[in-house]
Amino acid sequence: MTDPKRILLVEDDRSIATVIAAALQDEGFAVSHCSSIAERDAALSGGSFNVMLTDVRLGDGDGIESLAGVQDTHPAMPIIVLSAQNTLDTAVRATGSGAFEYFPKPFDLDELVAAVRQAAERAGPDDGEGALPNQGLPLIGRSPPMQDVYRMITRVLQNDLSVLVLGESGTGKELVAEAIHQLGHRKTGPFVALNTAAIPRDLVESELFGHEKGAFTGAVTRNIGKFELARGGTLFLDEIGDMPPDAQTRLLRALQTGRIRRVGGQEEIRIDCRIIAATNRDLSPMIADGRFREDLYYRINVVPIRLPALRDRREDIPDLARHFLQEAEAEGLPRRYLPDDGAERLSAHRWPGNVRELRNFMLRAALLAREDNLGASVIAPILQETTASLGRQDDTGDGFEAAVEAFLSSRDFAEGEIYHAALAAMEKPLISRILSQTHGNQLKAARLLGINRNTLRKKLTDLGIDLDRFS
Ligand SMILES: Nc1ncnc2c1ncn2[C@@H]1O[C@H](COP(=O)(O)OP(=O)(O)OP(=O)(O)O)[C@@H](O)[C@H]1O
Repeated sequence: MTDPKRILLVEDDRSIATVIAAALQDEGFAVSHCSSIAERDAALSGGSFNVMLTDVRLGDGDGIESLAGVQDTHPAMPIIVLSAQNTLDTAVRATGSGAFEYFPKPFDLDELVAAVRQAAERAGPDDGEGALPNQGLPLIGRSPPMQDVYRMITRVLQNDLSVLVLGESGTGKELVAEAIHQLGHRKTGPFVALNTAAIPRDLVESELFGHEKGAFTGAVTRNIGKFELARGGTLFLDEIGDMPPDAQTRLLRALQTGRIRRVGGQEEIRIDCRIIAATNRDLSPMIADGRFREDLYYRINVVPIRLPALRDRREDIPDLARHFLQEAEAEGLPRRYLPDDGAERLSAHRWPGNVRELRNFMLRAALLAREDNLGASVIAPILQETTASLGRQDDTGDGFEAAVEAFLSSRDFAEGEIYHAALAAMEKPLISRILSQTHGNQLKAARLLGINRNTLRKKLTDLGIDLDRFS
């Protein structure tokens, strides 16, 4: 097992501190507590921490105002701000000062713990200790599409070509970016991630490029941006498709000139990092209608790496599932085993949330199962319950099986009726769906469907489909 992640908790309310510390220790974190800015600074200079949690109002000063100094000396340590001043202003100040997350009090303890966990995962190497030894990044999967991914990864390790990682949510884009960093020639530098979708749109530029004190309302201190934090290492721009237009323009200029300026600043700063971007969106239609800059697309998409959806590499599911059971055990959950029939049951599932969904499911199954062997009969009900709670059908194939079951149990059928009734039940939503895609254009719809235009027209009448709905 790896050493526990270290958390510095700066909170002067004893009872709150006790509750938070207990919850974090339960999760396997090592927590150090202090209750003033002076104690905090002493702790930071004497030890290293993966994440800092801080209150705003402390006896000897303002927890936010003094954050800039902390960030200068501990750039890789995410900071989470807790505040009883539940105002927009505090939120703006907290995020404007570079905090990773902001929690107004009273906060949900589970959410806070989840944020700390996320921050600890994202944190760079421990402060003050230089780079951690490479822990080995397990990218699990031996399927042909993953072999292609590995091949692409090896091609970019010794250069700084811009990489664009594409794939549905949860397919492992961030993990691939981390792997490129940890295995590549910039591995001794930091790995810095920015998720464009996770921060307010008007803060994207200052997060990326930093800002000078007073650059905008709420910029109470100077903020060092991700480009500067990533110096010598890798900058991972997640959900690049969500980047607002102004930030796109500024990013393009930075990549073209190799230089940045902090928001509100004059000084030109040379960029020294590899860029890896990722998106789960299809950027082509966004380029076509002007939401994403084509010139930026070509800049970042020098080497595209496409991650397959999990359902397109089902042969990897057993290995992944067993890997996550080991991970669960390392996190203190009971030891569980996955026999072949359990693995088959998992492999039949569609996993729309991809590897992330499988991982969450395995942790959940490890926790909930009443026996150590997770055979099909153990997996099936947990799978059903989980998908039901997500409001989905447990669709094992392409969705039709579940629809067929639902249809058959919808009413009693007369003998000889089922086949035609089922096809008719499916025709209406299918044709409607395609018409909606073509905005009511029948010629296009008929072509897409592969049926004659007159046949389509007859079906519209027979099925009672109103064309006006689609135009
Ligand atoms: N090949 C893999 N082997 C082991 N774990 C994986 C693999 N792919 C993904 N994971 C795990 O699945 C989870 C989701 O992966 P990750 O965050 O990299 O996905 P993502 O594509 O970046 O998702 P999003 O688009 O939602 O940001 C993580 O816990 C990651 O460690």
